[in-house]
Amino acid sequence: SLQHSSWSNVFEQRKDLDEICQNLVQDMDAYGVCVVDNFLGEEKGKAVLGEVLGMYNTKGVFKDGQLVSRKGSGDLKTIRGDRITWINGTEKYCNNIKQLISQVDAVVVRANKMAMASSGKLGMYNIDSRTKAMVACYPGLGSHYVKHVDNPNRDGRCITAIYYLNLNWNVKKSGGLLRIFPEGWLGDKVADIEPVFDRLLFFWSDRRNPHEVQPAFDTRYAITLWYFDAIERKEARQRYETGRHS
Ligand SMILES: Cn1c(O)c(C(=O)NCC(=O)O)c(=O)c2ccccc21
Ligand SMILES: [Mn+2]
Repeated sequence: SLQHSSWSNVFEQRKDLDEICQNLVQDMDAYGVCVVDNFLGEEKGKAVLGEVLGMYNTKGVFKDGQLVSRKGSGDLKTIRGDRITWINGTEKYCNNIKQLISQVDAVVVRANKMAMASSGKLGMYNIDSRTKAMVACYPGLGSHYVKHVDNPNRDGRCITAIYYLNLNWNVKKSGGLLRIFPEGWLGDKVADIEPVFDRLLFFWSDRRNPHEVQPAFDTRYAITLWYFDAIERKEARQRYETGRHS
C-alpha cells in the first residue's frame, strides 16, 4: 500500500542511515548517550503517536500505573505512576510502531557492525536480540520514575533506546524531563533530555547511566527497546537456570 512504500524511503527523506549510525558510534564512545532528533519525520512520527493513543484508549491494554507517593505540599498523596504495555509490533493497529521498531533495529545493528570495524566501545558488544517494545505513559499529576539503573546486574541488556512521542512538549510547563547522571562525567554534570516528539535517545543500560524521570504534569508517552549483548545475555540465562541469581 502507499503507506508501506513511503516507509522504505524514510531515511532518504530524513538523514541517511549511515550518518545516524556514525553519530551513534561516536556519541556512545564519547558520552555513552546519543540523541537523534527528527528520527522518522512528522508524518511517520504522528502515525506512531496515533497508534499509541489508540492503544492507550483501548481498555485493558495498558496496565494500571504503580501507586507512588508524591510529596505534595506537606501531605503524602498517592498517585498512579507510569502505565506500560509490552508489544512486539505484530499486534493489530501497530503497523507504524512495527516500522519504527525495525528502523531502530536497523540503526543499532548497523552501528554495532561499524563499531566492531572501528573498535569503538559499541564494538565490544555483539548485539543479536532485544526485548519487546515497552510503550509507557506517565499520566501527569506529578507521576515520575525514581533514579535507577536499567541493568545493574548484567542481565544482558547493553543499550537502551527510547523514542519520545510528545508533541509541543514544554518541560517548563509539563516537567517530565529525563535526567541522566553519567558516571565518569567530571563534576556533577548531568544530561537533561526533553521527551520531545520524534526524538530517539540511546544510552548504555548499565551502571554508567543512572537516570530519573522527573514529575510530569501532562500525559507523557515513550516507546523503549532494550538491546541484548549475546554473551552477557547467555551468561545471565545460565546463572538464572542454575539458580545462582542474586
Ligand atoms: C516506565 N518506565 C520508564 O519510563 C523507564 C525510564 O527509565 N524511562 C525514561 C524516560 O521515559 O525518559 C524505565 O526504565 C522503566 C523500567 C521498567 C518499567 C517501566 C519503566
Ligand atoms: Mn530506565
